[in-house]
Amino acid sequence: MEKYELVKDLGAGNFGVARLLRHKETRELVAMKDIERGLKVVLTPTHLAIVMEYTAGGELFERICSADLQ
Ligand SMILES: Nc1ncnc2c1ncn2[C@@H]1O[C@H](COP(=O)(O)OP(=O)(O)OP(=O)(O)O)[C@@H](O)[C@H]1O
Repeated sequence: MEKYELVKDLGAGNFGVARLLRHKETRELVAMKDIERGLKVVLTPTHLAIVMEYTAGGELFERICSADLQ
């Protein structure tokens, strides 16, 4: 984290906040999300996993498309 400097806050979502940061050496701009770990985040040696509510019923995109055709 010390490699980056804050440029500005981008916004907040359901899981955390997004910020615009600049790499201090390369000057590259990146977006970084801070996600509160709480009880719903599991860290493995290779992955960060988020536990969330299961929503049955298929893909939202398919529901929007089939509603469009009716
Ligand atoms: N890579 C990005 N580049 C630019 N702006 C971003 C980026 N990621 C997030 N943002 C901004 O930050 C806001 C919050 O993003 P975040 O991904 O946390 O939540 P979301 O996508 O809006 O909602 P949700 O939490 O439901 O996924 C977004 O609405 C967007 O304005």
